[in-house]
Amino acid sequence: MPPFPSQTPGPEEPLIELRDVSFGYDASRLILSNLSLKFPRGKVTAILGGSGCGKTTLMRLIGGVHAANSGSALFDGELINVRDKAQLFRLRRRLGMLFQFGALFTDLSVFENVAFPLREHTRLAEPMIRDLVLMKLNAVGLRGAAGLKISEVSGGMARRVALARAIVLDPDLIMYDEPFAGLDLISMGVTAKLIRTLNDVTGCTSLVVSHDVPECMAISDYVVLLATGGRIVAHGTPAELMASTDPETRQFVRGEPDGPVKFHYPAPDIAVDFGSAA
Ligand SMILES: Nc1ncnc2c1ncn2[C@@H]1O[C@H](COP(=O)(O)OP(=O)(O)OP(=O)(O)O)[C@@H](O)[C@H]1O
Repeated sequence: MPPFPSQTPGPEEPLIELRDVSFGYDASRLILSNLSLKFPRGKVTAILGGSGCGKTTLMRLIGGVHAANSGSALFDGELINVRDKAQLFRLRRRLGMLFQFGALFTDLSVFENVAFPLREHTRLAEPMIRDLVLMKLNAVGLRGAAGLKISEVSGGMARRVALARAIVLDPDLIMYDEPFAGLDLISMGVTAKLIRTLNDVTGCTSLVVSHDVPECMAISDYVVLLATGGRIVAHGTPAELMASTDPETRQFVRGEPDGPVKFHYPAPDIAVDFGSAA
């Protein structure tokens, strides 16, 4: 398989690169095995794959939460070293993260949730914080909701508040972990469109981990399809993946219940379990 991406976007270096990365939470089981990937700058890349194949783990390695057992992860050409706290602080300042369940402070207002990273990471004066927060809330269509408590907003709105918070420090990279989970179809469409728009308007790089194939296909420049062990099943543009004749890729992008990826967990013959074997 040619190195990812199949169509090199230009002469620039990728913002994120994984080189031959292997990782396991314990010594008995590798979650990612010899994975090499490049995430092109300024693009939206979706990482798709079944439950447990290591998508969130991959994001944790990029965020410097865990160190690879072997191989290396690079952020803007710089080796991520989880033991270098000063480096991590600096890199995380360039990283916006949208967690699966928003992780908002429910007792704080919409405004204060978005202002939080500014108060933590900068010494900006209050009028500047106000302007920045309102600008980001405006970008997600929620300037008018600044004064509401998180408990007063819908799930879809909460996701947009989390998005405004993720972009408030103008990150170079935004990582989205299941941004569409639990949303109704309209909120899902709104969120997907926002991910694409924010990427294009701010020029950042976006990484979207999701189970939602159609939404990801609609907004991504590139798609990486992962299987257990972090094996790359396929990668390329959404059009390339949709046109793939590879049975495993077809099964995944079309959501077919059976194919190379079996519905049944490996089991003895059914006749044996029900005592009717000859
Ligand atoms: N903190 C942890 N300690 C030990 N094992 C873990 C930990 N986090 C995840 N795992 C295991 O690592 C594997 C990969 O998990 P991960 O969450 O990265 O997968 P995923 O592809 O994001 O799954 P999903 O789509 O269900 O969120 C799973 O088998 C999971 O049980």
